[in-house]
Amino acid sequence: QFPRECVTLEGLRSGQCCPSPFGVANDACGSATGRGQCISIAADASPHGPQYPHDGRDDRERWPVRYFNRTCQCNGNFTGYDCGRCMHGLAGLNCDQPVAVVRRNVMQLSADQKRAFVIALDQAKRTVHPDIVIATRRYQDVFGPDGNTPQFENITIYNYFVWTHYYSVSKTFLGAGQPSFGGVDFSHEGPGFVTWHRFHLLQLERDMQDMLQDPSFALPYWNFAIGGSTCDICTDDLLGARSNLDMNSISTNSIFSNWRVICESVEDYDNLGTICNNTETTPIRRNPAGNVARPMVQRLPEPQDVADCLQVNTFDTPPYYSTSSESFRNTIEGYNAPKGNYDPVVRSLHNLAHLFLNGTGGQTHLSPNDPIFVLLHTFTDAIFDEWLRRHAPDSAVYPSENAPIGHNRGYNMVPFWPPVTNAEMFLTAPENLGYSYEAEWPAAPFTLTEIITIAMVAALVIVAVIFAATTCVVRARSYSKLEGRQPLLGEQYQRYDDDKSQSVV
Ligand SMILES: O=C(O)c1cc2cc(O)c(O)cc2[nH]1
Repeated sequence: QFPRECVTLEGLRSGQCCPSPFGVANDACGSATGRGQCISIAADASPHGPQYPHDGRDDRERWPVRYFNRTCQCNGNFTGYDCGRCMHGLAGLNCDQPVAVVRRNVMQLSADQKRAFVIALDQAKRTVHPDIVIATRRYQDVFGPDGNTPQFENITIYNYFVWTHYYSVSKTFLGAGQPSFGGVDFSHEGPGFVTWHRFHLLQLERDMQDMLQDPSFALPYWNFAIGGSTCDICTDDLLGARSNLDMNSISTNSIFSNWRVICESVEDYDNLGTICNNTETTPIRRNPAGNVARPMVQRLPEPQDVADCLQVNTFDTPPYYSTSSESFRNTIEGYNAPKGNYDPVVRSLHNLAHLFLNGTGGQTHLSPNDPIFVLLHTFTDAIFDEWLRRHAPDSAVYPSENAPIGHNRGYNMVPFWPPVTNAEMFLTAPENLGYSYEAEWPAAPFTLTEIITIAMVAALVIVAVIFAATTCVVRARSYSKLEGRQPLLGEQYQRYDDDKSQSVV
């Protein structure tokens, strides 16, 4: 959540996090070389929806100002917490060399590419994040028992990906002995679902690019809309087959059988007001299509579900929540039926894919511990990107107020650093965010305007054809009449000739 350089006593007390990319004095955000400058953070002050009634009690409100109120603003193609790196899809000393970052269907990768991806994920699980550390206490305790010991910890790159998701969905602690408040979620059940998860993936992709020293590294996707009850990516060359010994475990032939989850002790966090840390506990649990108590989640979404949800025109609808009907966001998230109608018993698309996994990947506070999460969400993001391409929405269709807390357009997404708003992720990826998808989508049906235009052109063509045909028939008839009279004329000419010959004589 915060750069290691910033969580010193001095950094925390100053509220400023503006390091130099070159570690030199008087160079906040690389200002000496024009990379960026240190500015005040604008935190969203618009009203949030009624779901959260505990204003003032949660560190995540008006993120990130409880911790820091000054950050780097980078110029041109520079980005990062100190303006020391290039925007996605760019490389080079001046960040002016384009690099293609293409997310592909994981099933269509070569055997070598699959192996490289699995090894890269495993490396990310074991590599300490080079820049970022996590708070292990809420802000009121973050200076430690003596008031001088900041409570932050190292975390690995992949575990940081898991931790950010956990932190965004965790309950609001209201005090010892009081039940924590669970009606809050900074990354689900609101318009920010698509933008938050988009940035979440971008951050992992960037961290892995840096780890691999390969700016073209791209996360692949899992097309989960294949219907049926088979997890096609659950094989040992990809995300791990089912164990022969335990229905709920991953085969020991898969590297992922060695992975241990973090953030499992939710009761402790909620009752004691602690925060998940990098401590790994039990193996990943997964039993695809195995939830016998809920037959509706034993099948994956159908291909037609994707086609249907892409046709839902409105991005989101009041109350911008998991009860919103005719909302593209609530449909791709999976609280609506694929055609967009809200039904409380329905689970479709993204939610259905999670629940299908039936284990670690089906519980919001734990789900990214199962690496299938990455591929499930890249596909969800690919659908979001296709929707943006087809509908070309104005930024104003994203609600600026009254969305659930964390989900307004101008809100800085929790707990990312440097601050990034939902609005910044509400743009087509290839043109604005430096990556693209290699994917085929069902053809877009015609819009009403297109249907009217086509009908008018077709009507004009039919009229023209009828006119031409009628003209031809009329002309043909008059020719045939003329032809019918030919002998008479012939006779006339004959007679005239005859007359002439007679007169000469
Ligand atoms: O019950 C649901 O609809 C559900 C479960 C689940 C797990 C998860 O990690 C998500 O991100 C969403 C989600 N929805």
